[in-house]
Amino acid sequence: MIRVEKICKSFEGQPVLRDLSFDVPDGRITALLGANGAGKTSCLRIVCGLLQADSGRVLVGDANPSTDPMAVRRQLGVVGDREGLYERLTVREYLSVFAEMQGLSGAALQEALQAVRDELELDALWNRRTKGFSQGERMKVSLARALVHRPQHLILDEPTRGLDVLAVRLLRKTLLRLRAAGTTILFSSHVMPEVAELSDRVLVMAAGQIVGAGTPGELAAETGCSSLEDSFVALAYGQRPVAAPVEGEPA
Ligand SMILES: Nc1ncnc2c1ncn2[C@@H]1O[C@H](COP(=O)(O)OP(=O)(O)OP(=O)(O)O)[C@@H](O)[C@H]1O
Repeated sequence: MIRVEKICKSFEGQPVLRDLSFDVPDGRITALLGANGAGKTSCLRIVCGLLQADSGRVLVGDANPSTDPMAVRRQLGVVGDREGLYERLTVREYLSVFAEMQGLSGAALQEALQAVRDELELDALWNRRTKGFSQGERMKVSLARALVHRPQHLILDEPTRGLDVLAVRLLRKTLLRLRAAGTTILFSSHVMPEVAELSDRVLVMAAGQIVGAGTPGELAAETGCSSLEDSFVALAYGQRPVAAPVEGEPA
């Protein structure tokens, strides 16, 4: 489980996260939605230990990223929005480096590499240097890196951005398989149909706070909307649905 408790964060005196609190349960896929600039990436970077909160507390399992970042890293995989692949390394070399950093060696390391190679269909890329990789290829390698040590928790920041249909399908299949294995998954996205299809639970952020939380169906019931997109707009922008005018009746 991931727990975010009363996180505050400001940049240059401007509050971005304001007493932000939520839980992400195990074995579920949770989506974090919000308008551009709502604070999703800042929140995810704090959970990963890449950014310090001004106040509040985060727990990833039983580890706190600000006091025990190494313990968090062992049980967390991250697919971020600013992916830096080491362009001189082949995919195999790159993933080996990360697996070794996670303490894997010998037969266990080879097994871990083979598992992500198969799972993410990396055969054709395996011995290529990552320089010049397409967006979809980079995502696959990033996801393989995030999963190579089989973390309990997985965080993805807009993972489908720029991906083609097959890459999205592969990602979806992988996330569903991880969920079935009990992994705790938190991802941010702007793609409503994808969120509606994949997520067990949706968190809607606006101005650095959670303004809605529940299943897509619960959010629809709460807002009186018929789609997740409309529920999101109602919650994030305060725009409630209006009844469509009936033909022949004055608007
Ligand atoms: N390092 C930084 N320095 C200054 N301001 C920052 C920094 N990081 C984020 N911000 C600001 O914090 C706010 C929230 O940014 P953040 O990237 O967390 O939003 P987001 O919800 O992920 O947005 P998007 O959907 O556009 O990716 C924005 O106004 C952004 O400009």
